[in-house]
Amino acid sequence: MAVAELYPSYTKTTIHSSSSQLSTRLSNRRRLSLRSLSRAQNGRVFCSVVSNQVQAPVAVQSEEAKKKPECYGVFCLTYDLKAEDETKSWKKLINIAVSGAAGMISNHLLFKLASGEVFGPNQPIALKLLGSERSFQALEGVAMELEDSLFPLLREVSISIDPYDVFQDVDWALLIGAKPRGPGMERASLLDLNGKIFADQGKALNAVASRNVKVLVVGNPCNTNALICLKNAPNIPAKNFHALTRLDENRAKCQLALEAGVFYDKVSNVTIWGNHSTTQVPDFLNARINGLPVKEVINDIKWLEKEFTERVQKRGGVLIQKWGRSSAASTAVSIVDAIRSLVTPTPEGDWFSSGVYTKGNPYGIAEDLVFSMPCRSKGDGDYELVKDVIFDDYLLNRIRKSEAELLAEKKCVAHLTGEGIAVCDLPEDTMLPGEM
Ligand SMILES: NC(=O)C1=CN([C@@H]2O[C@H](COP(=O)(O)OP(=O)(O)OC[C@H]3O[C@@H](n4cnc5c(N)ncnc54)[C@H](OP(=O)(O)O)[C@@H]3O)[C@@H](O)[C@H]2O)C=CC1
Ligand SMILES: O=C([O-])CC(=O)C(=O)O
Repeated sequence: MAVAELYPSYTKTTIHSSSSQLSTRLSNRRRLSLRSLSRAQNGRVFCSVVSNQVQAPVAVQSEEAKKKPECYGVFCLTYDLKAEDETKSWKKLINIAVSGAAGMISNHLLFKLASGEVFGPNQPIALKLLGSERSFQALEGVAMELEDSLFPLLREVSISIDPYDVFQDVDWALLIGAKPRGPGMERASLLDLNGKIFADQGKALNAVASRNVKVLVVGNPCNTNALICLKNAPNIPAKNFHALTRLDENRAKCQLALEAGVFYDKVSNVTIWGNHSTTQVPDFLNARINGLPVKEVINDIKWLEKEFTERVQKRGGVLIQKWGRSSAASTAVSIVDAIRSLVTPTPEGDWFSSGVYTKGNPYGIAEDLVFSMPCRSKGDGDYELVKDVIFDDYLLNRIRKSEAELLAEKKCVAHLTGEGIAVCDLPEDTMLPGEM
């Protein structure tokens, strides 16, 4: 329920509080009254006395109201900026949807988004948080923490359990909400449970999101979930969908740096090929350390093919064993990296990995999959695939294995992609407790 519904005489004319829109549109009297509200929480306005002595009822939130995204607390208020001049260089507000917003990864990510670390210090943002019945209260808690953080660039926060409301006009959709695996599980065993979430969310994005929305799927198994999502959103370019493999790239860089005895900023051109699973291929053939091919710096080929490769492939599973739950902080950091790679130009000669749609790829990888490949961006949100990469038999064989796994996963979800009856026969490796 909106503030205006509780106070019909106080029309809330704007909650878009970015730059010039901040000019106060409420009369002084109205503003004073709104400021006196002790708290407006997702439509539940806890209010006893306002300045003009109106006794407000405490609204009871209906189930229907819960579904509607509502501005949250302080983000419902209109207020003057102290130094409005400083905001003249601000860009147009962008809308960012985050699903699983009450989960572990989001708990790290949301504060990075709000701080300006992701989209830059001139980019005001609106956060649209998607949860479910079971997480609704937790979402309110998250929104309260965002309020208390006083981020200047965070102009709006709304929470809802309805993707059609949350995705309305969004420029970015960060799809994190999905069950994580526990110890001893493979990510592919989440296909059944999580796949449907991404079919539903694809439909919602298709219906209401910005036509140029960029979608980053994090929930596992993220490649096939991204495929499901894009298949259910035919009006959004398939190129706009990404599956997060940046965490794997970061893990690979760290291991190469460790072995070479250099700091990890000296490692570049690392591609993760394929699936975000134990079949993923961390590419040491094209990677560089201090600008030199990795093999010239680390000449232990056995280590590269076996220890390095497996360490990266199984890093997520080992972490679950140690911590009891899947990586959250480093995943949030890698989401930041993944987005920043699309909104800032890629450094000359380098590239980054992302799980993207394979149609028209120059590497001969089967079309119609979401496969991690090397990308470059001009910083406009779009990307192109890198052409000047080399292959040897080892790399090609490994890529084929990951491709086979993704083709099998795709068959398992045919009922969710509109491609008929699902037949699920995953390659043996995928079903083994490969990360134990
Ligand atoms: N691609 C990558 O590199 C990585 C991907 N991941 C994946 O990201 C996803 C989220 O991880 P994380 O934030 O740690 O998980 P959490 O369990 O902390 O949060 C996940 C959120 O997903 C929602 N959800 C939807 N369906 C279910 C379900 N059936 N069971 C439980 N939760 C569900 C819940 O929110 P609500 O109730 O609001 O729907 C929950 O808050 C997982 O799938 C995980 O495997 C994790 C690390 C790396
Ligand atoms: O391993 C998991 O299930 C979580 C994840 O995707 C990762 O840490 O890479």
